[in-house]
Amino acid sequence: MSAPSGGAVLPADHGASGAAAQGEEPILSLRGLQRHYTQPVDLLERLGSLLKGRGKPHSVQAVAGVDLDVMAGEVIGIVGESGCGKSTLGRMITGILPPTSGEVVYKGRAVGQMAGAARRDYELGVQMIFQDPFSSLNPRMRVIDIIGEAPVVHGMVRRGAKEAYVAELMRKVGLDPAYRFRYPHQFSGGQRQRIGVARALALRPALIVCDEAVAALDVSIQAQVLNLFIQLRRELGLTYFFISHNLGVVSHIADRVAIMYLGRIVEIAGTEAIFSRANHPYTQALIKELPALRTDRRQFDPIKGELPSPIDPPSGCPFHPRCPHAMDRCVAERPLLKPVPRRQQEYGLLDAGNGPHQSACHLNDLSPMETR
Ligand SMILES: Nc1ncnc2c1ncn2[C@@H]1O[C@H](COP(=O)(O)OP(=O)(O)OP(=O)(O)O)[C@@H](O)[C@H]1O
Repeated sequence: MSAPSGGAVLPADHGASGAAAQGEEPILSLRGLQRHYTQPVDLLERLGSLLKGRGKPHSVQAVAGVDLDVMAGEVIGIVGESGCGKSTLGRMITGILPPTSGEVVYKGRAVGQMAGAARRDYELGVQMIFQDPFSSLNPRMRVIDIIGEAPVVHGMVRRGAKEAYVAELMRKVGLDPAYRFRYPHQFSGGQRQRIGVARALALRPALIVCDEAVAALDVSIQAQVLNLFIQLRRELGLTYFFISHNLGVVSHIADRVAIMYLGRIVEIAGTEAIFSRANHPYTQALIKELPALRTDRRQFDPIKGELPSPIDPPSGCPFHPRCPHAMDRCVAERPLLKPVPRRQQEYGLLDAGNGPHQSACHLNDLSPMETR
């Protein structure tokens, strides 16, 4: 795994929540979630298509149908190549972006139908931490206001108690409260990301969407910030929706991993199962690409080709043009996300407690004699 070097990362507390096993209600459910963007055609295309009578705007299927339950206290990792729809999914969860269709359900209630106290509980309860700790912080605001103003405005903290509240949060995320009157540019990248974490925590969230939250940091700082996330999860019982293109980073923190490809989840399982028994050829290729697992550099076998355009996705299985095992059926029919056959879970029901191991691959329908 591509463990961020330069600092030991605490081991992931895989399955620590155990919530899935206890049969509790999910804190978050995504139901058939889709988001399409309309992209205007450019001038050249429009001129060319005038002759052909076409020229309609492109529809980009950024998220093409995601169903997922996230249990309270769970860390779910969302992994996939750039452009597969991870950020769009994260932004729909936080309500920044409305879905084209489908529903985000928070604590059992559909977000689209929420009003009053329920809406407020959702808006405060689901926070986001962004990739770029510099551009996500207002450069003209002091840290005390970046962290402390929103809780005052929302009536969670009295104005007179703001300074002490901010100081406590700064300590919690490993920042010296003496720096509370400084501006973001006076901090390093890792410190700025800690300010972003404190700002999110200030609203006492239950769920935090971390969108590439360590990707912009130096590798050694990545490890420190990952450790902070792990520690805060233990202390506060937080639920994380942890988005990253880096399976190695996710392995350190996630209880479960969902692999996304062209707007859909193609495999989901407990983190240990993803690494030891990856089922989908795309997941297998992602794992092979992890630097720490490549003992012999000559064996490096990058995934062939590029992510196809979500404007015109391939027929059938969206991974078929790049898949070394593609069959005729893969070109014609999109495989559904289904439980991985028991014969492939060789060691019995190892995934109990982390939800079932599911994969969207036609190879799973082949008889044992026919399998790859
Ligand atoms: N506002 C937008 N208008 C049109 N297309 C968009 C818009 N935002 C995203 N897209 C497209 O939607 C698809 C999914 O983008 P998204 O940013 O969600 O993917 P991602 O996996 O998070 O990628 P990255 O890690 O590069 O951000 C991409 O093809 C992207 O070009």
